Amino acid sequence: MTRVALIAHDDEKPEMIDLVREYEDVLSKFDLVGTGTTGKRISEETALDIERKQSGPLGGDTQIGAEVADDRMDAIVFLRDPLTAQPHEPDISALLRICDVHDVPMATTRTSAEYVLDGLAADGDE
Ligand SMILES: O=C(CO)COP(=O)(O)O
Repeated sequence: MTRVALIAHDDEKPEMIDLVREYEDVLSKFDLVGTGTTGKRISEETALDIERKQSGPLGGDTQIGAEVADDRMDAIVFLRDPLTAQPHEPDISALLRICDVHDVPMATTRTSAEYVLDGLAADGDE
């Protein structure tokens, strides 16, 4: 099953919820995992099942990166806040890097996320 991680920084959580609602049908066919607070909000505010890792600052990005390194992840939607410094910036950089290493698509904006999710949905229809 296609496994997708959903991660959003605080300023981007409303955008993530909006995106997830728009793509709820597509996402319901995937195995979803999220960082702690993002996952909590998605499970509370949509009908989707989502496995929750630690919150980002407590290691959630790192846990998701470990799945990428294990070739368990098909794509990541990571709506980052480009205007706010994060205490766990090294973990975020490591996640970007390991996605590059394993050629796992990571979308970091709403529009790129829509392209990635549309692409995954089209792959599933083949
Ligand atoms: O900080 C994050 C990603 O770097 C997101 O973590 P939360 O979903 O727990 O807010």
